[in-house]
Amino acid sequence: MSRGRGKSFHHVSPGSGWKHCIDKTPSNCVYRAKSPAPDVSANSLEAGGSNMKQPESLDALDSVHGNDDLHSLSTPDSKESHLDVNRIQIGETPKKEADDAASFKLKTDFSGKVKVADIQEESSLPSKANAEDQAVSLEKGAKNLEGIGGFRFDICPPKTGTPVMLKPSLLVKNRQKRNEMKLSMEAQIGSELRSGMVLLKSYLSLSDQVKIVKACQGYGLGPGGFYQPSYHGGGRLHLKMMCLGKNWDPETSKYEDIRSADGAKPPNIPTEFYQFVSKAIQDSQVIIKGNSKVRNVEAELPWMSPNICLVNFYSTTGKLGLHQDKDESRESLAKGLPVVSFSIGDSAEFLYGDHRDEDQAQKVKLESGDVLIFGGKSRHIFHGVSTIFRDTTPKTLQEETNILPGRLNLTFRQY
Ligand SMILES: O=C(O)CCC(=O)C(=O)O
Ligand SMILES: [Fe+2]
Repeated sequence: MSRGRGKSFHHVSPGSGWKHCIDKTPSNCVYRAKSPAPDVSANSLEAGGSNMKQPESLDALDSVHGNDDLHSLSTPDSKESHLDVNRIQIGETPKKEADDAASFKLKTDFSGKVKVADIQEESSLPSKANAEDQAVSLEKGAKNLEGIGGFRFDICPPKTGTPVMLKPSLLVKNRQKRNEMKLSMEAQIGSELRSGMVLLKSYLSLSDQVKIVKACQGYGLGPGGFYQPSYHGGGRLHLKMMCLGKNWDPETSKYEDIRSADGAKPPNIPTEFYQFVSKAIQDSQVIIKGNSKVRNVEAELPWMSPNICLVNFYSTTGKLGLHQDKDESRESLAKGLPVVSFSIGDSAEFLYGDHRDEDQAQKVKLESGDVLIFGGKSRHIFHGVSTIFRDTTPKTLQEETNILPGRLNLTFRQY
């Protein structure tokens, strides 16, 4: 089976004329949360950003956060508590999950990382421009250090140089932050785009986005980290990739426990990521149930417990051709177990439809913090990313992580 992500990526070009645009929020199902998602993950992934040790850290994670932890999140009890349609509120976390989150420590140490400076020149440009330059030099670096051995890709390079641009005043910065907070509180809206496909706008809080970025930075620099993937036949994907849980090999379109290219074991999916995913599925099920007269919400959007996460980083010129995600197990596909996708950083134009045809595809803008879920009847949709919109990363996220221009995307699946 082939995911076929390479087959059409040349066809997907920014600006090509789509016939059906749904850039606006669809009105067939709109749901507003009563309150923003609480920050359930304090002291956990954050700790990963500041206190990492490799490689013990990843080993420690393996032993501490094995499957048992994960199963505990999908027990009927915890699942039931989320499925209570009377409690229509996005963002509540069962006590057990909150306890799990509190006990979780990502013991990884960034200090051992290979510095991007190894493959780039120092620059005294402002940090933003610096990051743009770096994205280019990393592309060049990829040519020299191509493949897996020796290639390191830092999505949040250290800030270098003295900014020459005037920094915004504290007043302006605070206003920006307030607006972002207001936006993320107001914009928590869930929409059912089609049967089995739900878009949760601004679902991940900015602080959770920061934690996810920092965790991905750490994993990305460690064993099994980001690399430049190619398809069978040599075409390169227009993005950097790494996998958590299991490795997906674009050359064979198969999953493997060890990345065959370099023998690296993909890092485990951190417990907090599971919590975000399970909450997103539960909230989506509530939306579906509340919106239509669906009796069996499980049939429309089944539950799943992910053991795979593909992490993509798109530069501002990155894209991904229309494809289906169909390399998961036959059982998983037959049941329509959903793919859960997190978008962080610059916004993207996401295409989807029933055919591998961009002219017929619908499009939706995915912004930082959005979560998109497609399962059930939508599990086999063709989908892809046509455009990354520059300079759309939330300011606070950029300031707190120094994430490169571009977009981080995590897709969770159950094999
Ligand atoms: O970046 C996205 O939004 C989609 C990624 C995707 O489709 C994939 O990794 O299979
Ligand atoms: Fe996909």
